[in-house]
Amino acid sequence: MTTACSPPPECARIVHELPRRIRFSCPVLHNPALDTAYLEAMLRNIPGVDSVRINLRGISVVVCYDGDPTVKGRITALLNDLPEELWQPDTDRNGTADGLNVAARGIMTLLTPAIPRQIVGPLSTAMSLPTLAEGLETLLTRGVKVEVLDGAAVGLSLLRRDYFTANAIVALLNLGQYLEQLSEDRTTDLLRSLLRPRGETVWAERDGQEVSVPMDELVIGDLVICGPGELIPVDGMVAHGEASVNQSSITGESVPVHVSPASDVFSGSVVEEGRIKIEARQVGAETGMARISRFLETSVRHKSKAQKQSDALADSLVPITFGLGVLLYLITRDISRAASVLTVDYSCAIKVATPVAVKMGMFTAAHCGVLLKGAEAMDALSRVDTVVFDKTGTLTSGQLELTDAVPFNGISPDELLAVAAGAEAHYAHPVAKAVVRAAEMKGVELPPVGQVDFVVAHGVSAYVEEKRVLVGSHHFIHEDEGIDCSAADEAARSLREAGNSLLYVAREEKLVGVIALRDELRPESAQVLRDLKAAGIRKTVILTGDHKDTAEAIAAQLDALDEIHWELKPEDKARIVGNLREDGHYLAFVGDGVNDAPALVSAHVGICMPDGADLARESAQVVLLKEDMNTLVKAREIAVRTRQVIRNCFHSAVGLNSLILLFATTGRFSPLMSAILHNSSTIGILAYAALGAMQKPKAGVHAEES
Ligand SMILES: Nc1ncnc2c1ncn2[C@@H]1O[C@H](COP(=O)(O)OP(=O)(O)OP(=O)(O)O)[C@@H](O)[C@H]1O
Ligand SMILES: [Zn+2]
Repeated sequence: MTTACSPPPECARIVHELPRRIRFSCPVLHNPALDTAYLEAMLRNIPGVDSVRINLRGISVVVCYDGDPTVKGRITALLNDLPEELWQPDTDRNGTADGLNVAARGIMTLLTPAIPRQIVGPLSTAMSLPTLAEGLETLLTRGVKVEVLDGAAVGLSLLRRDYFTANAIVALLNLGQYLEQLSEDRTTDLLRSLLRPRGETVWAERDGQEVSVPMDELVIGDLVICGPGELIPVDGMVAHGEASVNQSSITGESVPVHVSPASDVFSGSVVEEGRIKIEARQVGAETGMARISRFLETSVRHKSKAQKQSDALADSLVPITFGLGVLLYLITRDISRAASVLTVDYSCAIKVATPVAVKMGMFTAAHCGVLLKGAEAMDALSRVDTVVFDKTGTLTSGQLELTDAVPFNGISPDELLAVAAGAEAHYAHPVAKAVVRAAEMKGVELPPVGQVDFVVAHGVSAYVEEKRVLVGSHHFIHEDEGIDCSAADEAARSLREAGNSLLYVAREEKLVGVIALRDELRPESAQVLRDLKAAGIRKTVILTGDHKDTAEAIAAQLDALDEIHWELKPEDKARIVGNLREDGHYLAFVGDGVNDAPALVSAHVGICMPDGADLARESAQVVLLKEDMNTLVKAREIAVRTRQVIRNCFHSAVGLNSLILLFATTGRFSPLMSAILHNSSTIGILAYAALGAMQKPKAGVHAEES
């Protein structure tokens, strides 16, 4: 499958180059079997690459990167030796419903009355064959399903030499399929490109040392280390340790499972408690690709519960319609009346309209800056009545600024900063990044550091210049480590009341300083909470690992906030989410995957911030694509409206078809009339599904207030 469409050896040529930007000419882009969205994702995944644009018409690829020649080398190497997985094995899916085919059938139908009698019979029969064959095959393999009705209606029309009706039914069926496929293809492409993985590092043990390794440099057999609150980045087997693991993003089951050596674990699940070393079985692009396709499969293909129910109802109506047709024939011996009845079925509109509405809703949401992963996510988001936020990085910007560094026990402010930043270097927590950034801005040199231990939701301990240094929360330093922090109490209170988060720094078991960091609320946050309330959310909650005073300072600025819980560890956050679920709330959790992954996957709907950890982006059902909380309100609005559209489609399908069925049964509609009314109502419903769900929310989301 791949050798046939493999590219010629030299496929990319540099046509234009600036220090940080290269344009390649890539004739291979002409090949429709090449998955360009995935190629783009792979290019973006090369560390050092800033942006990638693939131009299919100009068959060129423009890559902006950091100017590093080794990066350029990797880009060129990738383009000149495209990996096998970029080639799609099968581009023309079942081919029954391409646009040309649909148009040809439409024209054929319209021309039917004008075609000479001798030709029209065989021609129509030939064109109906696929529908007849499918009907027969379905009847034999799966029983009385829609395809059987379609086949019978077409077959009876042919028997009655009513070729126009036969052709019309086939053409309309094709049009429906075509519209459905169109929406599916568009969404799948879109999701693929939005879900592309970005570079991320994980902790692995190599030669007995814990090192931070870029995801794409992991090799099979590497020991990957995962602690509480962390997402598991690979598929593999537990080699050491025990843990309780939340697999709800994969299995949907939110009760954590206990794993011990030799248990299998899957990427995208989360460690709730305990620490494990995992022997990687699938790594790099394999896992990335596998994860993307798993997502696409589970989220786009999988139907939501509501959808399955309406499908089942539609299916159960088929034998009834079929039986009615047969019965009618037996009683009246009127084959035309039987044919009229058989042309009507409930399931086309019901089954086709829902996925079309869902996909169009997803498409619209993506254009508003939100990725909704599939029908289930959409359905769940529309039902949410409680929204729980992790504080840092969601309602606040997460870009912490250092405001004060108060030294104690005779060290200088710069030394305090140097010690803290040294210990925090290489940690991805927003607190750590802020301290390191502040040190860099002040030009403070970072001292050498040995043996760093991160204590999730507490802080770090490290050896800085051979001395043991602790940086973290008051709880960590004072209560867990037993270091007296009362000297800082007074300063701490006033700093916290001003809304700062505090870090305590201790060296050799003595407090050496307090660092105050300020995280601003996003400008839109207060309004977003009000908008959510206006959009039917009953309860808004904030969970934070931060101190009570800081939490209260934040809460004071949010009038539409109902609850705030502070000083929480990742498993506490998951527990609160679990309790709210048990109390009957239907809830969304908004977080960034840093110390909140268990809660994120425990909620009915996990919503991830754009900068969230890659794995959080993958296990969340909803990903915000912009640093703007208003997108959350829009997504909710789209989800609610899509559900409404689906409900309307369902009701109109049932209502209209029942009416047609009534007229057909009583002999008032000819088969042609029934076919036209049934199929045009189906297409009408489909169009409504697509257009209704495609509407963007009102530009000003604040319009409904006041
Ligand atoms: N790398 C770190 N260095 C120092 N202190 C830390 C570090 N990580 C966590 N802490 C301390 O532990 C507390 C809780 O951390 P956690 O990550 O759970 O919450 P957070 O991210 O600050 O806030 P939120 O829960 O709102 O996102 C922090 O407020 C901080 O005091
Ligand atoms: Zn503790």
